[in-house]
Amino acid sequence: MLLQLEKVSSFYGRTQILRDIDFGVTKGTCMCVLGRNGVGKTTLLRTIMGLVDKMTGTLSVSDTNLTKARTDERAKYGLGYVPQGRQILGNFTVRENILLGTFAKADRSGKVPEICLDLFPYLAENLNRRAGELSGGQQQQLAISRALAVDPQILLLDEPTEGIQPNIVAEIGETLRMLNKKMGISMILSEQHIKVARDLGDQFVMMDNGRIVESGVISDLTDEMVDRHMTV
Ligand SMILES: Nc1ncnc2c1ncn2[C@@H]1O[C@H](COP(=O)(O)OP(=O)(O)OP(=O)(O)O)[C@@H](O)[C@H]1O
Repeated sequence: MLLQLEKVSSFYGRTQILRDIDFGVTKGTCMCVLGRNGVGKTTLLRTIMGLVDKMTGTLSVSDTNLTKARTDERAKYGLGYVPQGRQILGNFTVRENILLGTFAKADRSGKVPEICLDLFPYLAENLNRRAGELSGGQQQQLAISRALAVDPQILLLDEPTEGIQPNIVAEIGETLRMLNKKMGISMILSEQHIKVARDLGDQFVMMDNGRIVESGVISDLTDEMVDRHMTV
C-alpha cells in the first residue's frame, strides 16, 4: 500500500469527527471519498495532511509511519493537497501562488515546474497576473499546479469541481485523468459529481457520520448506495 490508515479517529478540540477509519490507497490508483455534506470527507483529507487538532490510530506512506509527522514533513513524503474552496491568495500572482507549493521541498529552485506549464497553457501565459482576477476554473488549475509543485506521489483533492461551471467540470476531470492514468500520480478525490467519481475512481469509500459505511471497487458502487448516502 502506498498510503494506509488504520483505526484512525480525529478530533477538532474535544469533538470527535472521524471514527475508526481503515483504508489504503494502492500506487497509481484513484480512491474516491463520497458522502453528503458534513459527513467528514474534508476532515478525512485534513487528517491525512496533519491539519486536525488530534488524531489516533496510524497513518503510513510507503510503510513509513507518519502519524506524528508535521504537515510539511508529510509534503516531503509526497502528499500534495488541493483544499476545498481552492484557497488561492488573490493578491499574489499566478507564479507566486504556484511557488508557495515548493516551500516544503528541499530544493527551492524558484522555478515554476514544467508540468504546470505543460498542463495549463493559460497559466503559463499569465504567470504575472494577479490570481484574484482568474475565473473559478482557472483558479482550480492554479490550486492543482500549487499542489503539483511539491512533486506529489499522492494528490488529495477536496471537491475540485465544486462551484465550477458545468462545461469546465469535464475539463478538470480530463486533467485529473491525465495526472492519474498517464502520469501515475495516485489520488484521493472527494467528489459530489458522481459521474466524475465513476469516470476516474478505481476504489471508493462512502462516508456517513464520520465512519466508512460502504467501500469497494468503483464498479460495486450501486445507484441504490448513491441514493441512500448522497441524495439530500
Ligand atoms: N474546525 C472545526 N471545528 C469543529 N467542528 C468542525 C470543524 N470543521 C468541521 N467540523 C464538523 O465536522 C463534521 C464534518 O465536517 P467536514 O467538513 O469534514 O464534512 P464534509 O463531508 O467534508 O462536508 P463538506 O462537503 O460540507 O465539506 C461536521 O459536523 C462539521 O460541522
